[in-house]
Formats: sequence, structure tokens, C-alpha cells
Amino acid sequence: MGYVVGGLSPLSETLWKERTNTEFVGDVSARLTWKDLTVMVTLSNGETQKVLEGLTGYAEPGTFTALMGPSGSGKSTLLDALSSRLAANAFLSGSILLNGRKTKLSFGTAAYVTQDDNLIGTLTVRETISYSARLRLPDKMPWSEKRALVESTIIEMGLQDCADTVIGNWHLRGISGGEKRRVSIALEILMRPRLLFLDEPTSGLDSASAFFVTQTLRGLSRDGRTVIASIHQPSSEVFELFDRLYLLSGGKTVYFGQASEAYEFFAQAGFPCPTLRNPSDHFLRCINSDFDKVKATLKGSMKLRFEASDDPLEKVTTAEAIRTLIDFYRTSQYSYAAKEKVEEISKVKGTVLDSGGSQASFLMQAFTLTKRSFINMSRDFGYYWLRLVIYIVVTICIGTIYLDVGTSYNSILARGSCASFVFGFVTFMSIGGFPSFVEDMKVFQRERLNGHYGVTAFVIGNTISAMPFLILITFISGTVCYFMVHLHPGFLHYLFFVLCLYASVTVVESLMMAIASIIPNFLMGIIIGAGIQVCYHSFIPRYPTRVVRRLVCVCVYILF
Ligand SMILES: Nc1ncnc2c1ncn2[C@@H]1O[C@H](COP(=O)(O)OP(=O)(O)OP(=O)(O)O)[C@@H](O)[C@H]1O
Repeated sequence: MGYVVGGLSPLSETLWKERTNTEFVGDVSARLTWKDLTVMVTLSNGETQKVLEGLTGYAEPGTFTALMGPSGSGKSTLLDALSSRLAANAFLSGSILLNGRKTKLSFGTAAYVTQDDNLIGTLTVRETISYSARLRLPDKMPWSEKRALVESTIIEMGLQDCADTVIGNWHLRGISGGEKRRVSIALEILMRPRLLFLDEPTSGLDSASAFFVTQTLRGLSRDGRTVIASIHQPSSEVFELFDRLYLLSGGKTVYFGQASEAYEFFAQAGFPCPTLRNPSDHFLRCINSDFDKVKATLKGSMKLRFEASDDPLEKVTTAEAIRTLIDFYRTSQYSYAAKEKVEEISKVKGTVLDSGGSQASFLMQAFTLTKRSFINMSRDFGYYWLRLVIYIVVTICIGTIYLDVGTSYNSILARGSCASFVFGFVTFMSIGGFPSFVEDMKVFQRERLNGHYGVTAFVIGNTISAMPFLILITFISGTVCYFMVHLHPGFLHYLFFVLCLYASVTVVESLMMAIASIIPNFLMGIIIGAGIQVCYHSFIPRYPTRVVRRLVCVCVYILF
């Protein structure tokens, strides 16, 4: 099979060659087509709902395609379908071809920028991009080249001014929302992907930031990439930057074609854009059925004003307008042209694209993740430092209750209850780390889905980086308690006591991390974590024998 390269920068070519080790003979651009695409979802009550219905379209290299439509029209679902990220309850029919071949885009083949900016708040912009470069670029590539790539990406996304500012979290004031969006995009374009999906990259940004982001995306497409983005409510300046427009309403195609011809299409369909109105506002106004509900609530002069308007749109309900537009599109030259083009592109069997994902070795990934996670834990006051302070205060309090109880037979019960208090409090407090675990999991999910690294590297990185903090926490609180209470003297007794505390805290930390991966919601996770711990503390120590208790501990440890 001939792999082909064309229009790539020298760096991109190096990356591709590293990966495929195959002779390049031309063009590695991504031509994506979708035909009769239908997505059904199964709802929780067992019913099925058609989210997308018979969509046909294409995206070519060097173009920027914008998906537009009212909320709930299926933009994100179309992006998910095209990038093979549909939810488990969604079923797809129809064909999606990449360079004329049926391809399930594996993790990392195409870059996908999600709606949420899941970034590590304690790292600076430069650090964030540098760690990402270490995680994904080949080990053999010299650091000077990696740094050059990081710096060029920072410049490309206009992040020079905030390159050394932290991203920001609950206690660190960081970069703005627009800059966060640009960092998210920078992370995905670092590997120079040929196909780029973006889910609402301009949402929540002011007009200047939205324009800058869109302009950058257009620039990326001009570099031979295929860019598809869903855009919510573009300004007229932003709209002018789109090459192609895919308008959706209720999961159906309202219009697909050149963005500049949409104006004409609406006029032909009987809904011309009034003068002095932003065309994109007009298109979305025509296809947003929620306006019917809004109009129904209008009263008095407002209602009369709408009825007196010359705008043909005010003479019909939006539902009727949508029906008219969909029917008009189906039989229009735009639809035939799109179908013809899809057929034409589908026939050309091009390169099998599989350039994405990480090219770094497993060891490099595990090492980088360990370092990144350690830096995050040490900078985030809420991760371990706050807990350390609370642990010290709690153990001092317990120490004062059982101060100097000694090691006589009379004080056996006191020592036992003291140990229960210390182990109970210290392990229970691990719940305090849950919010940070949830943030970690969000970053992990994003990076894993984009093929940056796998589960094993993440688990190793997280476990090793947490170890020094857990050792510090348990040794300090264990030492305070041991010496205040005057437990059995001797270094081995002391070590045993502290190591038991360390093992218990590690088990609970792992448990909370496992819960964070299944239930990424603060409140639910804390309730479930606390519930499991209460059962563990109250049920397990009382009934089974010591051997069973230890077995349960070992199983929980292995499991989590
Ligand atoms: N996995 C799913 N399970 C159930 N319903 C779903 C699923 N995916 C999408 N939907 C439904 O399909 C419709 C379209 O959702 P989608 O997120 O694609 O819309 P959207 O146009 O991106 O909206 P927004 O602009 O608000 O993000 C919504 O009504 C949504 O509830």
C-alpha cells in the first residue's frame, strides 16, 4: 500500500515517517464523506429517538466546515458520529468514509476538541503544551525540536502573552476563557493532525476571542487540514470565515453547501435575510422551533408588532418554515451537488490515515505523567496540603484525648479505641481529595480519548506521584499520635503503626480514585465513597475473623 504525503511541513513529515516507516508518495490529506447518516438513541424508558436523519455531506482538506443549528439540533451528535465517539446507547446507520475507505477512527486518528476545557489548573500554558509534547512526540526527537514545536504552537494560537500564566483553578486566578479554549486547541494541533473536529470552540467567548479562534481554525485548514467545527451563534465577521456551512434542525439537513451561498438559498426558499440582519442570526431564527413557543407567549403591542412585520418568517410558524426549508433543500441543486461530490470523493481510495495517537514510548509516558501529576499535587493546595494540615490538627486532638495512656494492661481498651479513631479519621479524610481526583479524571478522559496515552501509564503515574505525599501525611500524623499517646516503644512498633496507617490511606485513596472514574460527580461520589467506607469500618471489623479481614483488605487493595 502506498502511503502518500503532500503539503506537509518538514516537521509533520518527520512525525509521519516516524510512525509509519513507509515510503511517502503524495498526499495525506483527509477527505471525509458521510452518506444517509442516521443516529438512533435508546432512552432510559426503553424508547428510541432519531437524533440524526439521513444526513449527507463531505469535508475536504483546506476547508473549514461549520455545523450550525439551534440547541439540540444534533451538531454534537454529528461530530461524535463522524469521529467514532458516539455514546453506547447510540446506533449509527449509513456510511462514513475517510479517503474513500470505511474507517473507524481509532483513538487519536483525528483530533477532537471537546466543549469543556479539561486542563490542569496548576500548570502554566507553556508547561501544559510541553508535557503534552513529551507525552506524544517520539522519544528520539531531540528536546530542542520538541521545544521549537511547542513554541511555534504557542505562537500559532496567539498564546505568547499568557504562556507563563497558570491555567487557573478554584484558588489560582488564571488565564481567560478564550485563552483556555485556545490552549485546548493548541494541545490537539500539536501533532499536526490532518483531521480536526471541534465542538463549539467559540462558545462563551467574547466577539474578539471568537473571531480570533475562528480565524486560527481557518488558518489551520489553509495548511491542508480538514477542519469541522460546530458553532453556536457566530457574529457576521465569524460567519464570513466559514468555507462550508452545514445547517441542522431537529437532526435533519436544512442546508449544506458554500457558506457564502446560504444567503441565496434562504432567499430562494422564500425566507430572504432582511437587510441589516446578521445572516447567521437569520438562518438560526428560521430554523429554531423554540421561537414558536416564544411567540405564543407574546402579548399586546409586542404581538401586534410581529404580526405587522413584512418579514415572511412572521407569517408562518417556525415549524412550517423548517419543513419548507428541508423540503426545498432536498430537491435543490445544493443537495444534488453535495450528493454528486460525495460520490466523487468516495470513489477515490486515498491514504489510510492513522497518524494520530502518541509516538512516545510507554516509559516516557509513565515518567512524564508521574512528573506532571507530582507537580500538580504539590502546587494544588487542596490536593494534599490542606489535608495534611487537617490530619495534623485531628491527630493532635486525638493525642490530647489519649495523652500518655501508656502500655499497661489497664490501657488496652484506650489504645484500641485510639487506634480506631486515628485509622477511622485519617482514612475517612481521604474523601477530601475527591474533587481533585474528579478533575484528574476529566483530564485523563480527554487525553485517553484523543490517544495521548493509555490507562496503565496513567495509573502508574498517579500512584507513584501520590506516594511521597501519602507517606508524608501518614508519617507526620502517625508520629504525632504515636508519641503523644506513648504507644508501644521501639522503632519496629512505630514503623508498623505508621505503615499500617499508610496502607489504609492508600486503599481509601485508590477506592476514591476508582469511584471518581465511575461517578465523576462531586456530591454522588462523596456520598458513595463515604457509604462504602462506613460499611467497611462498621461491618467488616466486627464480624469476620482477622484472617478474613486481612483478605478483604488485600482484595480491596488489588481491586482499586
Ligand atoms: N446518547 C444520547 N442519549 C439520549 N439522547 C441523546 C444522546 N445523544 C444525543 N441525544 C439527544 O439528541 C439531541 C441532539 O443532541 P446534541 O447534543 O447533538 O445537540 P446539539 O445541537 O449539539 O445541542 P447543543 O448546541 O445544545 O450542544 C438532544 O435532544 C439530545 O438530548
